[in-house]
Amino acid sequence: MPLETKKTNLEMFLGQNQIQNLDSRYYFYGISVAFFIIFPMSMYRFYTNDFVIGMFDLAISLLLLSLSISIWRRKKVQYVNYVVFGISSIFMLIIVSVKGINSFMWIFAFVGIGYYTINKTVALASSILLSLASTLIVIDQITTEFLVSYYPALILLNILLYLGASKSENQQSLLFELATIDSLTRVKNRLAFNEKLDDLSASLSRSNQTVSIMILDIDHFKKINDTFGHAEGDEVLAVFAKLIKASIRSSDSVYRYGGEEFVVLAYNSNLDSAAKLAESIREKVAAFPSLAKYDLTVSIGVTEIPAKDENATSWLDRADEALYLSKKRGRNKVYLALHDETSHTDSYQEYAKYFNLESSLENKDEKIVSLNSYKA
Ligand SMILES: Nc1nc2c(ncn2[C@@H]2O[C@H](COP(=O)(O)OP(=O)(O)OP(=O)(O)O)[C@@H](O)[C@H]2O)c(=O)[nH]1
Repeated sequence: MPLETKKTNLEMFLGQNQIQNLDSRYYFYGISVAFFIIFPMSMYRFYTNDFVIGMFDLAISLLLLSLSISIWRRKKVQYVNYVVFGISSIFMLIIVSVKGINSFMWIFAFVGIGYYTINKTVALASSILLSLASTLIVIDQITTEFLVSYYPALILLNILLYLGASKSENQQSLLFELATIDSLTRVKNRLAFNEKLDDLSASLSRSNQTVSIMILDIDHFKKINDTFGHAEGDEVLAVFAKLIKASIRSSDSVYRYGGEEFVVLAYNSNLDSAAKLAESIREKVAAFPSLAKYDLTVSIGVTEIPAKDENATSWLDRADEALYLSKKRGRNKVYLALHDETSHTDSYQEYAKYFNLESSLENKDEKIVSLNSYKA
């Protein structure tokens, strides 16, 4: 069956990359609003001959403008939040040193911005440092009355914001887990796989890493449902997923792509080692004691990525073609889709020799080879 990489609306909304896009939209709006507040303020300062603060306001507003343009163009917020927070804090200290103790109330706003934009622990540390530095700057103006009202309020604000940030972090990771883990098999789901493919498309073009991808499809699964019932079919899927997870390295990943179809991404693995892994999984499934009752077997299509000028959809198409052949030629087989840049493989004939497959190559020009068609 052809693999579908198009995302659903839910996937579009909840994926990690999409969350980043969503974040970037919030930052774009937030920073743009800050620009439209601070820029008129700088004009007002010039109008009232407050040139020092006016220049700072102008510099900050221009910086905010360039940041919002950069976010709008790149759709990424990496480090922008830290840059904005760092600059705001310096700005805050300058205001305190020029305007004195009357500008202290701004610290509460900056503390709030910190918890909203950066890591909560860094925000807490920054809040303490900002308060101490501001206190030292205006130490000669500070009264005991000011201290006993200011510090308790600041401590209370930090506690509340820290607890709020922890709660929101937990909710976010729970939401992300719910969106990316398959509830039946507890392996990652198709959304997580699509996200990973997006990341791989971006990173593999810049690195020499070789990743292999295998698609595993349980054979005649409909029969298991029909014979033993859907609930037992569910259990078989869960055991199958566990078995695959136990068979791969901890750095590799398994995803439930749909119904009885799974995908494994084997990192730093060329086609040769992925082929061995796929074959060992195929053998284990066929011989696994708790699956013996179901006569369970699996067909697997394997390919190595990347190949030049290829997008992620063609990686899947290639592995899917190999899976299709393994189904067509009798199931319970591993088929490998080679491509012209397959590593450690000078020729398909040599590849076949490596796996003792001379007899399996029916057509020497064929780019999909069977790893175990001798068992047909
Ligand atoms: N129990 C259970 N069955 C599922 C689940 N998802 C999909 N299926 C079943 O998996 C079966 C897949 O059937 P087919 O696509 O015809 O494939 P198959 O019977 O495995 O045959 P081949 O793939 O051609 O070997 C269908 O009967 C689906 O109802 C699930 O979550 N639980």
